[in-house]
Amino acid sequence: MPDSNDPARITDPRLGSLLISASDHFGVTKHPASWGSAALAFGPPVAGGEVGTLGPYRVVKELGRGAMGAVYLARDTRLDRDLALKVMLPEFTADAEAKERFLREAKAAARISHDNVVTVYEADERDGIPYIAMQLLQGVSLDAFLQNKGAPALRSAVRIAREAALGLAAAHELGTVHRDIKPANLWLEAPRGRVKLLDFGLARPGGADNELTKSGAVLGTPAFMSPEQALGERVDHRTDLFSLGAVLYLLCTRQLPFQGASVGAVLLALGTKEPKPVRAQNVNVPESLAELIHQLLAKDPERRPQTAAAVANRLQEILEQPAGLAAPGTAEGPGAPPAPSNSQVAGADPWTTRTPSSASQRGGHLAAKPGEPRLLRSMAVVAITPPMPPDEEQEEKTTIGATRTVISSGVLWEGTREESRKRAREENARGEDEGADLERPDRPRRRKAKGGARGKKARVIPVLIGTGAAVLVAAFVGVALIVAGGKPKATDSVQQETVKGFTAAKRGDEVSTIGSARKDLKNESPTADGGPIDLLALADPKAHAVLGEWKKNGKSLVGVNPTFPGVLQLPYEPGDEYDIEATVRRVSGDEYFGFQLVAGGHRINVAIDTWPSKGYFSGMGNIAGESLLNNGTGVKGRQLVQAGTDYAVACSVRKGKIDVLVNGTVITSYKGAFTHFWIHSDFRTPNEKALAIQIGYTTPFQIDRLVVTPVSGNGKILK
Ligand SMILES: Nc1ncnc2c1ncn2[C@@H]1O[C@H](COP(=O)(O)OP(=O)(O)OP(=O)(O)O)[C@@H](O)[C@H]1O
Repeated sequence: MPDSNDPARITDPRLGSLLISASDHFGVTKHPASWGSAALAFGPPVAGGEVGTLGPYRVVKELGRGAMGAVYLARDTRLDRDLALKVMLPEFTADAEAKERFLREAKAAARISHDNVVTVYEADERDGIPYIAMQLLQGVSLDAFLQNKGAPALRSAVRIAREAALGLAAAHELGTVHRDIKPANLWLEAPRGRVKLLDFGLARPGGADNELTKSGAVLGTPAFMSPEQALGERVDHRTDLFSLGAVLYLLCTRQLPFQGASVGAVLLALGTKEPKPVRAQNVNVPESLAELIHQLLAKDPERRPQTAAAVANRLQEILEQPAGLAAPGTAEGPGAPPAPSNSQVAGADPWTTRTPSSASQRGGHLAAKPGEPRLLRSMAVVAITPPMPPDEEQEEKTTIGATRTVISSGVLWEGTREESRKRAREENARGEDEGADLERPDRPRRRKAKGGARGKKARVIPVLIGTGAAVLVAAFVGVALIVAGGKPKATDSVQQETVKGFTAAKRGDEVSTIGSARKDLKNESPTADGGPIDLLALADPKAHAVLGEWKKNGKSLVGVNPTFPGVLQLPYEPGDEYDIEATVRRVSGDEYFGFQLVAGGHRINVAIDTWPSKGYFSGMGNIAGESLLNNGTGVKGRQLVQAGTDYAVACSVRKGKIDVLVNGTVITSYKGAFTHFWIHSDFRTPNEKALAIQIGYTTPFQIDRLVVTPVSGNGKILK
């Protein structure tokens, strides 16, 4: 029988056995003592005091360590610029799957170009060391800020969350899910504290598209993890929204939403309990904000706000509310709802609470109760100087007493309260330093490795999360179709036609086709190399699936348990000009839908996507390396692709022109050279000239019809 008080193995009958680094319990990674024993095989250093070299990089000094990697200050000798070099620790490089994932996800992150996401320059492997070269950031992580300065003002908290949501929106748009949103991965960039998201799923050993490793372990940070992630289920972008909700909850209440004296207890709370009302803990939080936080923390992803962009918009509205965010320490304006009568902090501003043990009194997760595991008992008391909000809004500065219980960052400290206080004093001194650095970027930033003082006493506790019954099923749909072909010309231009009253074809109706929708196409000289080709008849899931799970249902092609990305390469290479007609039906969900036509060899990419938050139903994908979904060339208007409904999607590819139609209406016309289209590397197929169907998201879908009609050129059926 496992000892439930033994933090090395916590078994909870409702969650099954758990395997998580308990040091990551609250978002702070520590290292097992054995780490570092396997030395990184860098080349010899260029100058004294440097660590070594890796290809063109001079590895100058270590900046910090995470679960799987060490981050170094490095100099790219080719471009003469400093950067942050994250290298995979030797302990993990033997695991080919972990290595591939490290690089694959880094490459996915590299595609994201957004103000609120750290820029990844390069991800590769040299001398057996997988590495990621990225923008060198000045500032501090939110985690470090919380430890050293305490929680920021409410306005700053909302601003931080909004910027994080904007960064997530950019990532999600490219199909990248972060999976580990927590204060340690929200960087506050000097001098103004602009948020930069770090670590886009970069450190996930094992596992493919869900959180399970080969051994069945779940990885993540329990205090900020979504229930579906904790259960090892497939996750989608909404897992990040849950985690963002947990961060926001923490910033607004100084409490973690799901608490427990052990990892198992936290996970149990995550699966079974609702977080305490935000406003019961901080009456200054406006109702609109509290409501949003609770929605983000909904256990069912369907009940959360559905997109990061929608979250960012709501946070923006909250920032703009005239009396929305009362300054900490001030009474709320007239009309503010009364504080719940059971609020233990009604009338008091928790940000200015001066009682060191106030969190404990409120039953916060840092409350030290007799009998709690020692590891978690004494991690609370930190002396703090007045914090400097990581924001330009100086009037929002919070005044905090000289001593306060820190309940935010979840640092796991072991030791007596006296030891904790001593540590707190050290942290405090350090915090003053870092806060100053945030203000003065010119000043060299002092960094500390996570394996340093803070990590010294921490232990890594293996806990197993079983693969037990799922309580939630995400339903996030997408379908994409990739088609190869096309010829370059000189100039590019995109025309858009606004589709009013776009409606789905009813089941059983004859769906519109290019022929019926476009008279001019009817008159084209038809097939230079044959009549319509039924691609579904040619499709063989066993032989043609590249990624994801596919099967035939009668004549139809079905994406079952689709993963992101899911790709099936069809045995057909189109010629120069052709028409494609498809009937597609999503099986569940009602938000996202994607249907992509891409010419691999010629890099043509035509996408039909609905992104409800952006309110467009777009016809074109990526041009000039930029997603047209972002630059307004798509068709406007909220268009949902409903489950159980047939949609007729068609595309005509002619020399210098592509038309995309849905249910007979032209969505986008593209005229140009096709030279700037590109395909996400995730979706590439072994034969880039062949047609391929791509699943953009993770919802079951069905394709009932897929026909190509060659018009000119040498299309060929592949064996
Ligand atoms: N781009 C960067 N610029 C400057 N410092 C960085 C950068 N990326 C990471 N660091 C520093 O390196 C430390 C380790 O980062 P890393 O991403 O490996 O771990 P983590 O995010 O703290 O933990 P984990 O990856 O286990 O979640 C960070 O805490 C931070 O101090």
